[in-house]
Amino acid sequence: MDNTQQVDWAALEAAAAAAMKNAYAPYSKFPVGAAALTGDGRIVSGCNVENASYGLTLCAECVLVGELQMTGGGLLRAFYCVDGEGTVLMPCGRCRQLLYEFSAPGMQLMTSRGIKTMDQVLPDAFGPEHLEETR
Ligand SMILES: O=c1ccn([C@H]2C[C@H](O)[C@@H](CO)O2)c(=O)[nH]1
Ligand SMILES: [Zn+2]
Repeated sequence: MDNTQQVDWAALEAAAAAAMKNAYAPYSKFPVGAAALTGDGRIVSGCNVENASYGLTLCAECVLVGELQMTGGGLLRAFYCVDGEGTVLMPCGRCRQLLYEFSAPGMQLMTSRGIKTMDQVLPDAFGPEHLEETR
């Protein structure tokens, strides 16, 4: 799958901002919303969901991947994440790995320094190809 088709970044930004409104972040008070475009043109999104046992917090990207899988699966072509002020937010390291699993080749991410690719934000990633058995 290539990734040369135009991405509607404004639509992704709006979906991420809408998702952020659903955040449950009473501990950090740092709401996050993430949205991504799938290979078949769906937009999936997620918000962070915190827990009194802080380490159990789900990043917005975790919830997004859940929606991806629950609404037909597939791979992600473009990703946009915002904080409570609507500012572009980079996925944390754990979430880069999480997203890598479901990234179409050449997946694009909006960053504060412009559009980057998955390869740029997670070089030499560990993936399913490194496991002995394929799924
Ligand atoms: O990529 C990230 C980084 C942080 N958070 C959330 C987790 C926590 O609820 C809050 C502060 O770290 O931001 C995300 O949702 N995604
Ligand atoms: Zn994260």
